[in-house]
Amino acid sequence: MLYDLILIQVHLGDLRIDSRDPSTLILVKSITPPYIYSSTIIIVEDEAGDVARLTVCNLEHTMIDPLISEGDILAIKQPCWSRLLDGGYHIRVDHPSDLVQLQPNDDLVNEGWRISEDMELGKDATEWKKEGDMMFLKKRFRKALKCYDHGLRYLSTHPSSASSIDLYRKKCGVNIVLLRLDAAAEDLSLAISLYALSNPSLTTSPLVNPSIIESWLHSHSTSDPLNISALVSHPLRSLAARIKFDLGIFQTTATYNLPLISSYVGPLTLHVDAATYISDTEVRKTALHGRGLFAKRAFQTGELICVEKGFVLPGYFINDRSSDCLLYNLGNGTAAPRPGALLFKELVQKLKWNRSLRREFFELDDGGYGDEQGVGNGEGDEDWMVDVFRIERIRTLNCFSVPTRSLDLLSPTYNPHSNPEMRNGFWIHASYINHSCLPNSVRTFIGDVHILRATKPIAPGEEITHQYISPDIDIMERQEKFKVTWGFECDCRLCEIDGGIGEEVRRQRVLLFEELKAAVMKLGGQGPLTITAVKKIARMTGRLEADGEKDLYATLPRLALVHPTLFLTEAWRGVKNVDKMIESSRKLLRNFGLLTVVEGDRFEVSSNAGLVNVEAVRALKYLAEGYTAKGQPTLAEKCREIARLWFLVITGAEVGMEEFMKQ
Ligand SMILES: C[S@@+](CC[C@H](N)C(=O)[O-])C[C@H]1O[C@@H](n2cnc3c(N)ncnc32)[C@H](O)[C@@H]1O
Repeated sequence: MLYDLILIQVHLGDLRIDSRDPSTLILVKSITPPYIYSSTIIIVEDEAGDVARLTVCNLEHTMIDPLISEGDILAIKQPCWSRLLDGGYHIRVDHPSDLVQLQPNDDLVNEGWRISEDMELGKDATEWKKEGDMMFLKKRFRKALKCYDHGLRYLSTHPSSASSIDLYRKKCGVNIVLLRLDAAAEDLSLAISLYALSNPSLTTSPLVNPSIIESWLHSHSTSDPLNISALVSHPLRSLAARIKFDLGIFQTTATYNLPLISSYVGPLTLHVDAATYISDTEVRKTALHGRGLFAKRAFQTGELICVEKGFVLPGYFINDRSSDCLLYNLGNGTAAPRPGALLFKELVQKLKWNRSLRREFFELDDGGYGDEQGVGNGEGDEDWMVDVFRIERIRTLNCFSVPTRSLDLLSPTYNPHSNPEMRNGFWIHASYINHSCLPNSVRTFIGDVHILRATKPIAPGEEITHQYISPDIDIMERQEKFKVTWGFECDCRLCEIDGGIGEEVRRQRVLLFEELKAAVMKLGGQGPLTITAVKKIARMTGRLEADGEKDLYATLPRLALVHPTLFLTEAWRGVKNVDKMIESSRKLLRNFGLLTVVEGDRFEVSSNAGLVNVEAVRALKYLAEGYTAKGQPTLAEKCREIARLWFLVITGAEVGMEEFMKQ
């Protein structure tokens, strides 16, 4: 914190170009209203009367609710001149932790700038509250906070418990809106303790002690040892529940009413009051992939491994132009529209205002940035510097691209290329999960709740993996994607086998696959399928199946065959050839590494490479249809049973399964 450091105060005339001295500080006063775009630009003067242009980046401001206003007194750490593209110079603040807004009566502020505050205009607490409420309604949240503060200051000389409780409650509400949860917890603790002190039956209760309440609000526990739910007024206990959910409540069981949660969620209601369940998983070091997530107990296929409420999930859509946001490149001074920019901005805001949340965030993988920059790790929660470049590195390596509900991705009208309803969001515990092309879990989302289920049985102590992206057919292409986005090369069993295949075989595979794809696409534009056309595709697929290296893939997925077999399965279904549809559905499962055995009335998955997905559920649905048509209801029911379990895995909750099975 600025105040804790011994810094030398300098003036505008002392600053150097592009060279920062970490031991310096400058005090300036803004002398114009701010101009707000992606950043805030404002003209400031120092105590000597020299003026400069100040650009403050990475702040949570809006045009109607600016963070800096005319007349504000600002302390800026390690200031320097930066060149502008037009040839001029400005002082640019990148890290929010380098900027502190001072109160006019702060010790650091010189006599000349110590202005008499609005307080002296003669308003009382009721009037300040009224003005604060008006500002709140106009969404000028920061101004509302100031008004409530003035009201509280008035009350320090004109005490009234009822008015103080009310103003702390109001401040708490505004701080929640501004994501300042630590401050909200402090306000609420003061409100509750004043409430207890003014209530004769509570004066001996621990509720009179604000620090006990504050530590409970930060405790993440589901218990209520202070009996707040029974002893405190409704408005105060609702705020307590709000803060606890926003700071994160952890439960130790996997009990959730997911259909109910799912029913709440929609594009405008993403944030769900759900507790987090992570107690049966733990973060540990892996042999080769940094840290990873490990099972603390056994999980069966379909079981919940962990459930986590989002750290940050802004409401915008990735492909929605009206949600565009610019991300500045400080290296070359350019700005470009970036879908992750709003997530970045909210992360900065949350970390700037909530010291209690910094440690868990900054401990995440930053791709070596901390070590390279020598910024290291903080000792306590207090010490983590809000370094925006580090936040951005952590964001790119750990964020998720998410639908409103994973179920929505199965809608017949969903188009991955045109559907804009995907967002970037951030989940901390889930960020420790490493990638495998042969994963043992699938992640899904219902609003801001991340749900991880097992795709196959997991033993205690086993590492939990999921697919960051579904693997490309060609090993070179998929390794390239892992390298570019996350900086690693996958060494799973599939990549090992694919990587060992000779260049020529790989080339032939891709050629054949492309040829098949072109033939299938051509057929798509030619009206109803004929049996001759389907047979032609089946012959071409047969050539790909006969790949000389196929034995190596005994229980592994054969990704190049997935799309052709999916086409054939649906084509045989289209021409009502039940036997061929059954054969092709089983082949489709096999090509995902999901081997099945059928003996009499027995249908079993005999080997599971972990690649449970929507096409696999569809294959089971077709099998159920086929066995029903052939008068084999036991086999059909078994297929439906597995389909239901896998549907749960790929959507998170059982909602929508009956409709899907009917499609
Ligand atoms: C979301 S983090 C996963 C947790 C990370 N291992 C850690 O120590 O914090 C993503 C990073 O983990 C590593 N990683 C994930 N999957 C991997 C894999 N299959 N092989 C090697 N490294 C992997 C990469 O460094 C990647 O950038």
